[in-house]
Parts: sequence; C-alpha cells; structure tokens
Amino acid sequence: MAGDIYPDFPILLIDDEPSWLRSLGLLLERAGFTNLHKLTDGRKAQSLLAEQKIGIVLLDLMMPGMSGEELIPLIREESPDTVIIVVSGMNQVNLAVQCMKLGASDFIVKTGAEERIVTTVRNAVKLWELKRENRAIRDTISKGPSNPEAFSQIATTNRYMASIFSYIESLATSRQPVLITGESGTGKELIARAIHRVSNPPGPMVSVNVAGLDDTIFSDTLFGHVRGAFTGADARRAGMVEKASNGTLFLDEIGDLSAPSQVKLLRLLQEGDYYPVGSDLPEKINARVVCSTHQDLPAKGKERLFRKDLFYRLQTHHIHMPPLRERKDDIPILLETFLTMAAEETGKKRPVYPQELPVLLATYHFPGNIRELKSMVYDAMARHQGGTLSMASFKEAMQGHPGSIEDSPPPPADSTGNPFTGLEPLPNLAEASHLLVMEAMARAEGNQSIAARLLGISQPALSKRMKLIREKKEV
Ligand SMILES: Nc1ncnc2c1ncn2[C@@H]1O[C@H](COP(=O)(O)OP(=O)(O)OP(=O)(O)O)[C@@H](O)[C@H]1O
Repeated sequence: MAGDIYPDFPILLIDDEPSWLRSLGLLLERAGFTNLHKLTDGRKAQSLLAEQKIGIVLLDLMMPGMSGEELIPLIREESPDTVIIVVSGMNQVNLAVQCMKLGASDFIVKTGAEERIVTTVRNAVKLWELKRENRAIRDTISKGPSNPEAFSQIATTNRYMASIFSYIESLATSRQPVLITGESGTGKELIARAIHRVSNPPGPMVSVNVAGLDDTIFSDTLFGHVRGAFTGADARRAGMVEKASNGTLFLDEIGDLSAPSQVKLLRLLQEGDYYPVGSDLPEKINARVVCSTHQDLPAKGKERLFRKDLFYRLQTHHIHMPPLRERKDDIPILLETFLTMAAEETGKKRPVYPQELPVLLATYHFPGNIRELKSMVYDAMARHQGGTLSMASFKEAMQGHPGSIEDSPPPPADSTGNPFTGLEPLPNLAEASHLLVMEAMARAEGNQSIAARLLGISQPALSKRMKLIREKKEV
C-alpha cells in the first residue's frame, strides 16, 4: 500500500556518488523497500548506527574520508547483527574475499547488477526478520502467553496447547506466512483466528476455502479481475487478497490446491505480488497469509501432488494441532464449554452429566476430533429429558462411527500392524489376558462397565476375571 514503510527496520545506503545513491534508492523503493537512509559520507555511519538499529547496510568501497573496508569492522563492532552488503564499482576477487573476511555477507559489482541487488536485499531482509523472530519465539515461549483474551475461544488445559499459544504470540509481529496442519476438526480455523487476534492488525481476517476451486476460480476469487477480463466482467472486482488488506488472509484446505494455483500462491508468498485476472499490472499483497490443511503435505510432495518449494515457503512458521485422542486431558473442559454453549443457544437449562461420562469419552478415538465431540454434546443436549444428560446418546454415537472403540482398536505398535513386535518372549495367554484387563481398567479409570465395553465382554464377565486375577488364578 502506498505510504507503507518496509521493512520495519531501516536499510542504510552509503556511497559518495549522489547520483548512484539516488538511483539505488529508486531501485529499492520500486522493489518495495521504502525504509531507506542515505549517506554520502561513511564517517557519519557509526554515529547513526549508535543512535538506531539498522538492519542492512549497502556500502561502497572507494570513498573519500573513510573507505568501505575501514567502515566494515566499525559497523560490525557497533551493530553485530547488521547485514553488510558491499556494492562496488571494482570487480576484483581478492577485494571481495577481503570484504567477506572483514564481515560483509555479500559483494556485488555495480555494473548491470540491478536484479542481483534487489534479490540480495530481499534475502537479507528475510534473514533479518527470521533471526529477529527466532529471538522473539525463544523469549515468549519461556514467559508464556501474555494476551489470554486472544485465545478465549479455544478451551484447553493442555500443556502442549499452551506452548502453541506462546508460539503464536511470538509470531505476532511477523509478516511471514503460517502453516497450520492437523486432522479435521482439531481447531485449525480457531487457531488462525487467534493468530489474527494476537497480531491485532487494522484490517479484517478474510477466509477462503480453496478445496475444489479450479485455477480460474481460484485466481478470480483471490486476485479479482479487471473490467472486461472475460465475458460478463462488466466491472472491476476486488479479490480476497485485496479485501484482506492490512489484515489476515486465511486459506483453508491448502493441500487440495491445483498445480497452477500452487504456482500462483508461491509467487504471491515469494515476490509479494499477483495479477488480477485480465491485468498485466502486478498488485502488491498487504496481508498476512495463514494456510491450513488436514493433508500430509510432505507425503503429497513425494507423490508430486504438492510443490515442495511451496511447502518449504509455507512452513517457515508451522503449527501442528494434535488430535483430541492425544490431548484427552482437554475432554472435561471441552465438555463443559460445549454444554454451556448448547444451553445458551437452545435457551435450555444447562443439564449435569454423569460422573463417568468424561471417562467413557476418554476411551474413544474421536476420528472427527473436537468437532465430533461438539456434535455429540449438542445431540445429547437436544435429546435429554430431565436435568441429567444420558450416557446412551454418547454410547450410540461412539458405536455408530468408524473409529469407535469397537470398530477400530488403538493404532498398532508398529507399521506392520503387529502389536507383539519387540515382545520377547511372548506373554502366555493368561499373562496377555491379565495385561489386557489391567490396561482396560487403567484406561477406564477403574470403571468396570466402561472397561468391559473396551474388552468386548459383559461387566459381570469382567468382574469374574478381576476376581480370578486378585486370587492369582489363571484367567
Ligand atoms: N479448543 C476448542 N475449544 C472450543 N471449540 C473448539 C476447540 N477446537 C475446536 N473447536 C470447535 O470445533 C469445531 C471444529 O473446529 P475448526 O473448524 O477450527 O477445525 P478445523 O481443524 O479447522 O477443521 P477442518 O480441517 O475440517 O476445517 C468448531 O466448531 C470449533 O469452534
């Protein structure tokens, strides 16, 4: 957007030739780098660096007063993080080597090097931003989240989730994309909203589900079109990228993107620009991009269904949402949350639930994750009579879905599906039965009727086995 300052740290250009300094400034401004300081006298650089943080210095070598070679160690000393790029009129390898030894990170020869200068500055800006973010991530994770309001819609007591919140806070000022992965229903969209709220940008969050969009619709939806772009395009239409200006663009189901759309998204993330349909003039994106998918992108990459370069670009900041079965400690708080929500939405009085309900739920795999738990609670709420929720509607839901405790046992111990791999020697039948009973009782937190369901036997049969175990008889 016009008037924007980018990057948020200054780039210092030092050259004794005012005309070169001017054209270098224009070149960088055209490429979107507007936060520039210019000096024709290298001697003033040290005091400027002492006053404010300079991210990158582009430096000439041959200057009266103080040469670039003399200046490099002084910049290093004053501001060790500052990236130094030498842009010299002299094409000499030994000079380049000397500058690198002194602490410059790149050496560019002036003649015809416009593109190289822009690319080098772009890479240096990204590197600087990443270094700064890494520092922020370390600081924030050690302190814990400081803005709990941004996460108020996410019910959790889980420690791993708390570390995700801290990570999100540390990304608040970043402009880099964020990738959220995890099974369907784990709360990826809620996390995207939290990222937006933590950053608190002036613009909106705009969500687009890109699954099933062919490339034409994808381009039109995201980038908009100019008047006359195709038959029926009788007016200009702004795309979602423009609508998300100064805010967050959330692209859901990114794993389903078509191959040509992947190329366009990569360009959007890499170069920061895009073409509205029917236009030859690129527009600049001015929104944070957050993407999510339930798909395994590296696996899709191996099958050549998802571009690896896009995946690497996306995963600069990666949040993986654990499935509900890996954070069962969240079941009680989610149950409470959804009960309150359902009661408010239906205008009914909030019922209580049997004590063993969370235990029963903890034995289930939740293939549909939190969304499935939410719909179970809403369904039970709709069906209950009297002041107590019935366990029956939950049991029915658990039995009726693939992945219920009866249908799908816990994941096998290894990829061959053999749970006995590594067990040497094998337990005999009595020992195996004993172990199984004890494991079921532990998972059911001592509740015999739930443990019996897990084992596929009746409660009296389990009780008999337990008695035999206690009497140390063969079971
Ligand atoms: N921790 C949570 N607290 C409260 N509600 C939650 C939580 N996690 C998820 N939900 C709710 O569960 C439902 C599914 O969440 P969401 O849509 O964010 O999942 P998702 O991972 O984006 O799913 P999909 O991949 O299918 O798009 C939503 O109704 C959401 O509000």
